[in-house]
Amino acid sequence: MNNPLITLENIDVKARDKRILSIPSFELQKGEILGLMGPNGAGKSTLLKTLALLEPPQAGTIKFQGELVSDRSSLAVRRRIAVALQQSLLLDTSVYQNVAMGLKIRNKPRKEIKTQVHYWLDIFKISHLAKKHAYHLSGGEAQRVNLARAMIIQPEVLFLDEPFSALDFPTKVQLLKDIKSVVEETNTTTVFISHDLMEIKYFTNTLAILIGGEIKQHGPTEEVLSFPNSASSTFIGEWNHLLS
Ligand SMILES: Nc1ncnc2c1ncn2[C@@H]1O[C@H](COP(=O)(O)OP(=O)(O)OP(=O)(O)O)[C@@H](O)[C@H]1O
Repeated sequence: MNNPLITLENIDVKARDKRILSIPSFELQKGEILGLMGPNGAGKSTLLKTLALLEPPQAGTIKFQGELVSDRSSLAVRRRIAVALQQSLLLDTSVYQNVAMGLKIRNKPRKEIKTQVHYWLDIFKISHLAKKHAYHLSGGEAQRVNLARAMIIQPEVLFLDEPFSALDFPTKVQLLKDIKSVVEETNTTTVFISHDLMEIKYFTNTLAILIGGEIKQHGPTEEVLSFPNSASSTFIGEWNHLLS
């Protein structure tokens, strides 16, 4: 079903006159769990920042639920978006306060904040860490706090830029299982950058291959991995060869 949440048209991003992203047209559908893969420097983080309205492109238009995003509407739309990065940029305070922050700045009532914080701490299995200082957490714990902070605002779309890449394998697997069930149960549209084929296969239902700032292929994850087109096979083909 065609139900685009974010639409890009004729997007160009340049840095110091070098073109780093060129997207003639792209649609992120509501409910899509999109993986972004591609070589280092392909423009994945730049595409994520463009979709998340963190960096305006030099050219092109972005629509959110069919409405053109302007300078004026951008802040309101950004409030409906959550971003979690590899480095979990937590605030210099307790886990509780970190998770509460998104609702505080949205002026939610204190009682609602308390209920919601406890709910999301429980979902991400970190209730026992509520009073702990955020700077005294392990990498896996910090990433759970990061995800609870992101999900508490009930984002329309969740952006994840390699959130698990620094975690050990069992921690990563557990966290992937938890975030997958949260995202599926809440039907949250998600964009997920990863270099890990296992993570992509397990978590995403669609996959876009980005090479040299261009989307070379975008479709159901299994289809893209099994039948890469000639452009994306330069990247995917290596994986398939390795795993065959
Ligand atoms: N602010 C900037 N100034 C100059 N060049 C930039 C800037 N931001 C990104 N680039 C360049 O744009 C290209 C794309 O970068 P980007 O971080 O989006 O790639 P990526 O696919 O996410 O890479 P990686 O897999 O290594 O994280 C790279 O060549 C990078 O050096």
